[in-house]
Amino acid sequence: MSPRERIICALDVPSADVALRHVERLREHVGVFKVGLELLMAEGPSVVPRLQAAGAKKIFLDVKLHDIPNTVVGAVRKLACLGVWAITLHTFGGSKMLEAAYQAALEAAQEAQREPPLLLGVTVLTSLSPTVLKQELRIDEPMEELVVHLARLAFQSGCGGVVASPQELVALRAAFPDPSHLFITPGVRPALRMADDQARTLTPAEAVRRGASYLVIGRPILTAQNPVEAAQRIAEEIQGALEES
Ligand SMILES: O=c1ccn([C@@H]2O[C@H](COP(=O)(O)O)[C@@H](O)[C@H]2O)c(=O)[nH]1
Repeated sequence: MSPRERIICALDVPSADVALRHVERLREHVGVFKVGLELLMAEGPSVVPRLQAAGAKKIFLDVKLHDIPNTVVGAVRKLACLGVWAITLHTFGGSKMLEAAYQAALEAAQEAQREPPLLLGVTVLTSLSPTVLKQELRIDEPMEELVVHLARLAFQSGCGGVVASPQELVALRAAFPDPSHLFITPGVRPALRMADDQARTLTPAEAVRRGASYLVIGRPILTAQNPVEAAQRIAEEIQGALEES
C-alpha cells in the first residue's frame, strides 16, 4: 500500500455538492473517502453512487451502528448492497449484534453480486479521555485494556478491523500480531495542529510507527488552506515513518 492509500479522508460536510468538490480535488491524493453521519443524514445513501461516479473508488460508511441485532441486520442489509469498502459498528452492541451483522453483510452482498464490505468495530471513541471513561461513564477498566478487549470481541465476531485511537496501537499490535488484522485510527493530528474535540491523538508519523493500517483524517485536510498540499504533507510524513521501519 502506498502512503496516500493509507489516508482515509473524512467527508464531514453538509451536502453532496461540497463532498463532490472534495472528491474531485483529493481523489489522487487519498486512498479512501469516509462518509459519516452528517453527510448521510443530509443526503441519504444515494450519495454513495454519486461519490463513486466522481472517482471515490473506496468508500467507508462510518455509521457506527449500535442497536439490537434485528435492527442492525436490517440496516446492514441495505448498506452492504452499495458496494462500499467498509462499514462501522459499535462493539458495545455486543457479539450477537456483531455476528448477526457479519452474516447479514455476507448474504446481502452475495445477493446483490457485490464484494461484501469489511466490517469495522469501533472500540472507544477517540473523543473520550480516560477521565471521562472512569468518572462520567463509570467504566473502571483502564483504556488500553478495554480497547484490546473490545477489539478481540470484534475480531471474534467477524470484523476485519477495528477503529481505535493511535495511543492504543502498541497494545493492539501486541495482542493481534497477525498482519491481516486492520487498525483504523482517527484522532490523528499533524504536529502543531489543534486537537479539536479529539482527546486521544498522535501525529501521522507516530500512528504509522505504532502500527496503524489506515489513518482517518478530516479537518486537518478539509479545513487546510490547500487541502491537496495538506494531504501530500501527510503522505510524506507516512512515507518517512515507513522508511524508518
Ligand atoms: O473513535 C472515533 C471514531 C470515528 N471518528 C471519526 O473520524 C473522523 C475524524 O475527523 P477529524 O476531523 O480528523 O477529527 C470523524 O469523521 C469522526 O466521526 C473519530 O474521530 N473517532
